[in-house]
Order: sequence, then structure tokens, then C-alpha cells
Amino acid sequence: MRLGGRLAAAIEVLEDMERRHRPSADALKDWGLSHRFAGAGDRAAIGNIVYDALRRRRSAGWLLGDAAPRAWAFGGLILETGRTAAGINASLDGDRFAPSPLTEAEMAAIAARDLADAPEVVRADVPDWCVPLLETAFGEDWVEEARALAARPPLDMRANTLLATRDKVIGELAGAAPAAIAPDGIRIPPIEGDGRHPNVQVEPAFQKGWFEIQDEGSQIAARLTGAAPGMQVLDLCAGAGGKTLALAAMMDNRGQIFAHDSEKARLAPIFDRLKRAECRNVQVIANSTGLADLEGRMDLVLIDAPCTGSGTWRRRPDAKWRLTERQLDVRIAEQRSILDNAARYVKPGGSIAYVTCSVFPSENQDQVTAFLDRHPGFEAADHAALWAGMFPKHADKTRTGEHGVVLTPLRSGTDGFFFASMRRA
Ligand SMILES: C[S@@+](CC[C@H](N)C(=O)[O-])C[C@H]1O[C@@H](n2cnc3c(N)ncnc32)[C@H](O)[C@@H]1O
Repeated sequence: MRLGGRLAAAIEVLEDMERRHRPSADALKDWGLSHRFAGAGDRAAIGNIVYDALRRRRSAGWLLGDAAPRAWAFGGLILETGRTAAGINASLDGDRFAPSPLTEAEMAAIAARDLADAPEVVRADVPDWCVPLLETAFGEDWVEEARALAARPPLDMRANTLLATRDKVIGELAGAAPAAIAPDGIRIPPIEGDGRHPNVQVEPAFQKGWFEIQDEGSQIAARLTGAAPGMQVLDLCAGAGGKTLALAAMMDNRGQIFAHDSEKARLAPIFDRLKRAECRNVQVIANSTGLADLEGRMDLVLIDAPCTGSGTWRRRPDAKWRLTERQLDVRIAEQRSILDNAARYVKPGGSIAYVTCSVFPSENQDQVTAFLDRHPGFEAADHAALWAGMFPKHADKTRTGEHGVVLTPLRSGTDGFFFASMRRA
């Protein structure tokens, strides 16, 4: 397929998402199933156009003076691939599968507009209702922080130290290098132009369990828990087990991790993952009745909480536009209830590690403050000391406050994450 066909396909996918209010992954998958002639390269290129359009939806629409999928796709191409409007039209010329080219009015709008003059919310590429939340989180840096959340993400992996070293894994993966902060982190930088990331899951090293795909922010959050060999750990929201596996490696397979999730189906992938990574100190507890024996016994309870995922907008840009204030409220209520539930499993001297992949204070610091008010037997860790002790060379890479550590694409080059530790006296 040439650019025109790919662009037309991307617009079709974006229109389908809008019409049927569905996630990009579903719309892209359906497009692939009904267009089997398209090869892997075409699908990746179409995916790139769709994801760039969603990340930069607002600025792309502003550039063309139109808020419709076609404008997002053309605008995204201009903003993210360095193509010019004239260059795109030249590529579409004579391509019968291409969408109609940019009109004279659109060309004039693009030529006359400089994104630097756009309103802040346009440059930030976020919905209006998120602005006060981002302002509270980041103060005067909120636009820059939001812009970094609208950039293309890297591909991050974690070397599984139960089976390999980071250097050994890097030796197997073209384009990979050590991540900046996480000691076992490996990074392939964000794609450029029309490129695509390699499918690392087909690598023999992946099949042998030498590494997992995991954002560096998630790896850092796991590190900050301080999980160590011999501990009794409850991973209360274990899901597919990304953090469970990281904890098992930190514990060198010694001690015990109990992995639970209220949705049994979400735990399904964990069994194969544990096997491949040779994690031998994990018990999966699918039913909450199985947790009763753990009350008052845990050194560490990890809450990798259900959240809005606002820190992962680089990877899931459709979520940015689908998220509602009502969903945020639902998540906040769930987080509060999970925190209260977690307290019962912590032994004296043990702690709760509370993690979200959101940057909204109402899901993060505010939850910690409210939890500490409700549970006077717990006290917040000294997060500045925790960060400085664990990552002394990276003092400037986080927004660490009294009630937690905040990681962001702008500061730490990771997805947005929040981490807080609360110790039972
Ligand atoms: C952020 S995801 C977990 C991701 C996982 N820890 C990982 O690293 O791959 C949050 C999980 O919390 C689970 N969850 C939601 N409410 C819960 C509750 N009340 N108790 C336990 N788990 C819950 C969800 O089913 C979801 O799998």
C-alpha cells in the first residue's frame, strides 16, 4: 500500500472509533480482519497514523481548522512525521485509494498557523475537563507535561534477573540500550517517521523468559516497594502479573508472593508468565476467601490500583478522549475501598505500597492523605529519602512530595506513575 491507501485506512479506523465509541485496538483489529491483503508493514503504518492522530488530535484539528478524523490523520502526519502539506498532497497524487487531498483552504490554514500560537489546551492535546486536574498536578508546567504525554513512547523491557543479566538481553535485541533509571530496564527509543518497533515477543530470549515488556516507570514503582528476599508480600491487584514478576525477581524467588485480583479473568495470563520467567515463590489466589489467612501477616501489600491510566496516554491515546469525569469518580471510590481493604493484611511494621499509572492528584496524593486520616495507625514514608536512597543519581527525575513519588514522561522519561508507601506503626 502507498501512503494514500494507508491514510484512507487510518481515517476509516478513526471514524469507526468515533461512531461506535470503541477502543483503537478493536477498530484496528477489525480493519485488519476485513482487509487481509494488508501486510504487517501496512498494518503497522496504519496503526502509526491512527496513534499519532489520537495523541495529537486537538493540535492536528486546530492546524487544519477542522475537528474530524480526516483532519486528525492529516494533521498527525504533519506534526509527527515531518512531512509537509505539499509533500503529502504530492504523494497522494494519482493514488486511487487515497483520500481527497488537502484542500486549498486547508493548505492555507496550515501555512498560516503556528502551533506556538494555539491556546494552551490545544498545545497540551487534552480534553477541557482535564485542565484543572493537570494544573493542580503540575502548576505552570502543566502544558509541557501534557505535551510529553502526547509524544510517541519508547519500548521498554525489564531483564529478568532470575534467568539473565541486562547486558545479556541487550546483546540479543537490535537497537536496545540500558534504560536511564531502572537498574534492570532496557529501552528501544520511540519510533521515528514511519518506522515501527520490533516484535520482541518472537525473540528466543523472550521465549526463554530472559525479559518482560514493562514500562520503566512500572519497574521503578516495583523497586520502590523495597520487596526483598524472604518477605511475605500480597499483590492485591495483580492482574496479568507485570509487577508480580518484577517483585519475584527482586526477591530472588525467596519468601512468598500472594497474587490476587478481584477479576479472576484478569489473572489468566499470569500462569504462563510465571512459568516462562521461572518465578517459583508466587501463589495465585483467585478467590477473595483465600485471603482470610493473610490478615495481619504481610510485610508488604502492593496495591497496583485500578485507575484512569492518565499516565499512559502515550501508549493508549484513545483513552484520553474516552475518559469521563464520571469514570474518574468511580476509580477514586474503588481506590479508596481497596486501600481500606489492604490495611487489614499488613503486619505491624509492614507497609502498603500504593501505585497508580495516573498523574491526577485526586487518584494519588489525595488518596494517601485521606487514607492516613482514616487510618491513624499508618504513617507515610519519607519519600524524598526513599528516592534519594534508591536512585541517588536521579534526584531531578521525579516530582517527589510529602505523600509520594510522581514519575512523568517529561521528568523521568517514563509513563506517568505515582508511588506512595505507608507503614503500619
Ligand atoms: C492496574 S491493573 C493491575 C496491573 C497489574 N498489577 C500488572 O502489573 O500487570 C489494576 C487491577 O486491579 C484489579 N481490581 C479492581 N478492583 C479490585 C479490588 N477491589 N480488589 C482487587 N483487585 C481489583 C483490576 O481487575 C485490575 O486487574
